[in-house]
Amino acid sequence: MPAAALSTLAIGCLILLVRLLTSYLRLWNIPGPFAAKFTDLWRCRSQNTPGHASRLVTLHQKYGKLVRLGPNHISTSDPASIPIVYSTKPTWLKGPSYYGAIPVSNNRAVPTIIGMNEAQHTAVRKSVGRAFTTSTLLDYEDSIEATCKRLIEALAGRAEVDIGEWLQYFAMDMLIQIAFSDSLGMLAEGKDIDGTLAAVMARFDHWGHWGAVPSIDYMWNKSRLATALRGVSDSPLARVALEKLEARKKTTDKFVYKDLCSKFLEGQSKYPELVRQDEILGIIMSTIGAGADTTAGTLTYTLYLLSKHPGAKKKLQQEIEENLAAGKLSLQPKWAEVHRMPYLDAVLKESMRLFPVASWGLDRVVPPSGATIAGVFIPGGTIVGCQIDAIHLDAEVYGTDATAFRPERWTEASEEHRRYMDRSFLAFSAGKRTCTGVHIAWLEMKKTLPLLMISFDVSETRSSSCLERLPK
Ligand code: HEM
Repeated sequence: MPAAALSTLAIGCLILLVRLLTSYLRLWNIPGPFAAKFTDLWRCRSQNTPGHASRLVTLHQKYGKLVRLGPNHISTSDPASIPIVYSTKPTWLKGPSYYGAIPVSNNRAVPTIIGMNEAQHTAVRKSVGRAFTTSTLLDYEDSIEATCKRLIEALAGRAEVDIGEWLQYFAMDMLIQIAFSDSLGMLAEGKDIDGTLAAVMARFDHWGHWGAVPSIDYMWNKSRLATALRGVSDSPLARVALEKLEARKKTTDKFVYKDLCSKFLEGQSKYPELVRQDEILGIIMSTIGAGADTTAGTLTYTLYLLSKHPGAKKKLQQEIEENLAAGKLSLQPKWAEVHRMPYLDAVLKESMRLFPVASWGLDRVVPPSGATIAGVFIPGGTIVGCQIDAIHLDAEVYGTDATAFRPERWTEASEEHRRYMDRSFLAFSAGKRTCTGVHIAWLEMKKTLPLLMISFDVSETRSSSCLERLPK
């Protein structure tokens, strides 16, 4: 080999070595898997191998409250770090892993709420945020009840069903109903329509698979070259949403409907300088995408846990029956009746504590001045995520039996301790970018779970293995 080539190779190796060393030294004091100190590929591989969430819990058990998951990436299991990482003064920016949540449609990135930067997000909140407040919540009650009725009709007379699948159809129909006062017809057909549900679920999977390596995600999946070569087409959800949105825009009473579309269009017309007309589609799509799978998954886990814990199921049944007998609960439960049922609340919270749907870390970027997390100074620019599963199993917060499904921990705790548990509860995230649809999610779940218990005998007919997700 000529000397020039040899020296180029040597210089290349030296640069690589220096880069690896500086990257290692930056967070040298944070323990973690050896490979993760040098490359994000360790995290990528873990996220693509079953058991990622419980693997992270085990790492926290081994290394402590801070674990290094990448050259510039840290996971914390310290509940005290929640108000720091999801601080609102200043708001810590979302980490690069959110790029995985941005879909590409018609060769361009769709402006989803979850992937927006802070300035865009503030504008969207100001113009369309009213659609998600507690004061407008009851506007969606009719939509939810109409979909609940279709669910009960669809399940009636069936001895055994795959409830996880039906709840996916239910949640998707419900979101379309809440968004457009119209149904997609999945419950009526008993199947996914035009691959809409599959596409929404594939987006979540994509985020999980590629979140650790956003640059590779861009080059491989989302760059102009990649989309041109692969011929990425418009998403089925975009087609449905666009069709319904355009139809609504043409009506004279477009602001009158009690749905998200009406409220979004009204907000946009009030603040046209903040949100453009064409951004409304992305906002609607991301709301439907963020709200369907999450609600369906949580309800499914809850039914699963109840069927595995007959004591808790009986207690919930008792609460429902007592309220029915006292005339405090209707056969089609109303929000005013269910939102103060303590055991129902505890069952759903306990289920989300053990099975939080977004368990791959909600990353934020440490501001330039740096921050102290779990007693250690972390330099500015580091990516930090609170590890939800590990925090939800913290013995100091949730007790030494934290791995057990015990809804009573929420009802028996002192007021002060319950607040501590609430502050450490991250199923909906925290801070400014907390789940936008949190109130709608509670409304849906608290109306649906008692309705299912009233209408059917819910029990497991085949053994399943969700509980294997929990660490020993
Ligand atoms: C049990 C049900 C649900 C759970 C557990 C859940 C959880 C979450 C989580 C963890 C996030 C990420 C927050 C972050 O990035 O820090 C999120 C974001 C979001 N969720 Fe939910 N969600 C649920 C239901 C819903 C529903 C029903 C809707 C809509 C009606 C919705 C709309 C959204 C939106 C728009 C975002 C993006 C927020 C932002 O980036 O500012 N979610 N949700």
